This record gives sequence, C-alpha cells and structure tokens, in this order.
Amino acid sequence: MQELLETVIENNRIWTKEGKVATYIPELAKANPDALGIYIVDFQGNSFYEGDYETKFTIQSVSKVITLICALIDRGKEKVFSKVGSEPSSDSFNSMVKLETRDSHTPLNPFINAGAIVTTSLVSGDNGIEKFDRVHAMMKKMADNDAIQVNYDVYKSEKLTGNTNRAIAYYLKGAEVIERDVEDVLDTYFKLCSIEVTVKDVSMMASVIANGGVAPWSNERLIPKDVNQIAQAIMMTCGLYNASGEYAVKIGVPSKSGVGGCIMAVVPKKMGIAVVGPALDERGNSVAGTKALEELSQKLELSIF
Ligand SMILES: NC(=O)CC[C@H](N)C(=O)O
Repeated sequence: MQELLETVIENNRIWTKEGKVATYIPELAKANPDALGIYIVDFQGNSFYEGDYETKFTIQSVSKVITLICALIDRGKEKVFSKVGSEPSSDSFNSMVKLETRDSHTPLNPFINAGAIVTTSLVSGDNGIEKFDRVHAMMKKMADNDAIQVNYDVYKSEKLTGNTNRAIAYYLKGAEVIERDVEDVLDTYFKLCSIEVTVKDVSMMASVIANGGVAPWSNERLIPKDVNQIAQAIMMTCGLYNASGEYAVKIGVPSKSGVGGCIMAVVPKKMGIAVVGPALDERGNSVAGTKALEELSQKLELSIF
C-alpha cells in the first residue's frame, strides 16, 4: 500500500498545475497550489500516508456531510427533507437559480451551499454558538481529535466576503425555508467551513462512515445506521456538486469535496480516504486530488459498482 501511495502521488502531482486555488474567499488564496497529500485509515488500525499529508487546510464543504448527519440525528428525516431535497444539481455549488423555480423553494440537496445553510439552521441548539458546538463536537469525535479548531483568518475572510451565501440565506428566509435568524445561521455556516484539519482528520471521519457509523478504533457507534446510509447515498449522488456523475463513473465511492482542496472518500466496509490538493478545477474540485483518487480506485478496485 505504501509503495502504491508513493506512485499515486508521484504520478499525479503534475495535475496540481492544471488547477487554481480558490480566491473568492481571499484567505484561501494563500494555500499552496502545488500541494498533494493523501491519508488512508482502515478498520484494523492501519494508516498509510504520502505526499503533503501534513498540510493544514479548512474543511469547507466537507463539513456539509457532518452538518447533515447532525441535522438528521437532531430533527429526523421527515423534518430535514421537508426543508431540503436529495436530488443532484447541475448548477454550481453556490448557485441560487433553482431556489426560485422549485415550487417548494427548498434547495436541491444538502451538499450545495443553499442546502447546507438550511441543514445548519436545523441542527439542535438555541443559537448559532450552540449549533456550531454541536457539529464541531461531532467532527472531533469522528476524527478522534479534540484539537480541531476554527481558522479565524479564514472565518473572518468568509464572513466579510460571503455575500452570495448571504443572498441565498435571505432568500430562503423570505421563502420560510429558514426559520431562524439569518445572520446567526450564516455565522455558524462560515465557522463550520473554516474548521482547520489535515487529511488524517478527514480520513478518520471517512472511516467512521465507511464502517457503518461506528468508530473503527473504539467500536463506539457515532452515527445511527439509517442516518449513515443517507449520508453515503447523498455523497454518492451530490458529493462533488455538478461533477458528481463523472466522479461516480471514474472513482465510484461516496465522497465529498471542498474548496479548501480536500476530498473525503468513503470506501464502504473497507476504509476512509482523504486527499488534499488546493488547486481546483472550474467546478471547485481538487484536480490532482480527483486524479489521484481515480488511479487509486482503479488499482485497488474500490468502485462500489
Ligand atoms: N464548495 C465549498 O467548499 C464552498 C464552501 C465555502 N465556505 C462557501 O460557502 O462558499
């Protein structure tokens, strides 16, 4: 495995040149575009890593998976899916075009920005701080790392420039999809996106989902089975925004990407994988990270199909 990871990083580093780091959140522009790192955790306590696995990055949209899990646990399927759909979107992750045209005005799925802003509003807690603490605590448990914290420079940068998200959230409030205070919900959403992690943390989170919701290292159930199943299904169909279909063809495992350059990949009943490569394609997914996962998936025959 170690040799394979060395080859995968070596073969795919060149792809970092094909992408660009996100700049619409000014602080993200500081990321190293040449970085490519990978981390794998299996259920036997083995971990394998290669490349720039020590790179720190903000979790960004990968947080949407954990927020959805918390919302489903806290509010139940019926409530959550009355406020957000479970259909893939062919528009970009921060699009708002469908909000107006859909009869229900609900976002298409929880893994585009509009959907995650809604699931953030649904997580239990009387205010934004309590909601943040709820999801943050779940992330720490799933990563088995109590030291995970917000990167306040990224958070401030997002909050200052997040006007598209603000427009989305106010529209959703007007349509009565969001019932809470809009600025409070947005603040929590920005903070959750700004949590700083490594590929080790994210691969640990992925290993819990891959193991049916049970932490492989402690055998503790962190996520109910039905919620875990839903999370995987939506990762499979919506996890890479409007590139989810192509990704399913090429890699074939439930995954979630973020504009920090991370992709979390869940190999059901086998392992958790995370890659980081901050140079993104035009749809906001890591170019080299996707390519590395494609090679890995082919060589290890990881596709679930
Ligand atoms: N695709 C992403 O990772 C987007 C997350 C980012 N914080 C945003 O709201 O725009």
